Amino acid sequence: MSRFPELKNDLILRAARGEKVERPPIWIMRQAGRYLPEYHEVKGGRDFFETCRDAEIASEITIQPITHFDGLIDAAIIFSDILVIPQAMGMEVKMVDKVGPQFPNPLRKPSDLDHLKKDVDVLKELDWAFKAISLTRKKLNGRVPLLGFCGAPWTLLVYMTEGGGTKMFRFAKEWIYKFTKESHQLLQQITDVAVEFLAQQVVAGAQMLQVFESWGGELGPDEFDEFSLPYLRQISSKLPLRLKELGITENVPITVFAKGSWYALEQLCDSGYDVVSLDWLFRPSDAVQIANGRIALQGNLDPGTMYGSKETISKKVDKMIKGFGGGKQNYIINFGHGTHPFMDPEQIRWFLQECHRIGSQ
Ligand SMILES: Cc1c2[nH]c(c1CCC(=O)O)Cc1[nH]c(c(CCC(=O)O)c1C)Cc1[nH]c(c(CCC(=O)O)c1C)Cc1[nH]c(c(C)c1CCC(=O)O)C2
Repeated sequence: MSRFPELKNDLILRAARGEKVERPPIWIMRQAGRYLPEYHEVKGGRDFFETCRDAEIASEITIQPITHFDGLIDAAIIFSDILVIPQAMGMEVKMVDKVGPQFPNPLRKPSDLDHLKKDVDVLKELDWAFKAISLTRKKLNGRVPLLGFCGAPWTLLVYMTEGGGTKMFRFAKEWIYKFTKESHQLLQQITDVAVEFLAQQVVAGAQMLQVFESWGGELGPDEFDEFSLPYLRQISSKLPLRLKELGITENVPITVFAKGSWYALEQLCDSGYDVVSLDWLFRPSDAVQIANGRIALQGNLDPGTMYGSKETISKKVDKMIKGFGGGKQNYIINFGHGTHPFMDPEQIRWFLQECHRIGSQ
């Protein structure tokens, strides 16, 4: 007997396992957040990370899009951030309004690695995240599965060395090209925390997982092979072993999203993930051909389509679903990246309705 309510909609789990489904499941990256007026109401003037750390508030925000678009979204994703791993490793991270994340003391030279915690006690450092997941899973009452997630090692190295968002990647590139050995050391430390964090999210109630390699496209193919892929592979191979140790026997699907790394699709299809999430630079039919049924694909509408007319959205949804082979197998609908704060929720509702209509045909 599970300690959680019975799941009423398992469409995304079936699609991730490669089963034939009645229509493609849908969720949207950053489906919770600033484009929803109710997000601002609940968040008020609170600090972003304070919001994540409050289980009641985080669970409410996580469920907001599920309620707002009642019955149209097939998964909830826990309201948190990829930067909680650097925090657990001992780094300070602030979320500055209209600027984004800022690290007051980024890692700028190899000796800065000494400031990181060595054996991170993930259960203790991120206990609030596990509480938020358990509470959200209960409050969801089985409406849809709850997704957990983490940042991929290379993407977190970028934030930890740059100290925030960047266009040049000056420091992150200095690390990999000049401090190569120490970069691998850092990537390994992050990987170890990521595996434990994902495993404990499952123990807490997460039913599917996603790893965000949002800065994948900043690496060329050779560097992706050296600084991203080996760590993504470690995560997918070590996670099931750790889950087994923790007494979890069911198979928990896991997705990898390597934004911009179009050249790596072939390898990503063979890297131990159940689902590969695509940005909008892919022609769906090309991706289907490369994947060749090995994994399920997720994506890949340009989020900017939401600024177009309803007719344009319908046309683009139709083309996308047909490009992915009709969507009745090996496909999960999503955007190619996250929502923007200025998007009109009514446009998103239209998008979701059209996905249901066209996906059911
Ligand atoms: C790179 C990355 C981050 N965070 C995340 C990624 C990977 C996905 C991607 O590529 O976009 C992942 C993330 N961040 C957030 C979620 C929650 C769940 C959801 O998607 O609905 C998830 C899955 C909430 C958030 N994370 C953040 C917000 C906005 C903060 C606010 O409300 O003040 C939200 C809702 C802040 C954040 N967090 C991050 C940045 C760069 C920023 C600032 C930029 C921005 O404002 O969009 C790092």
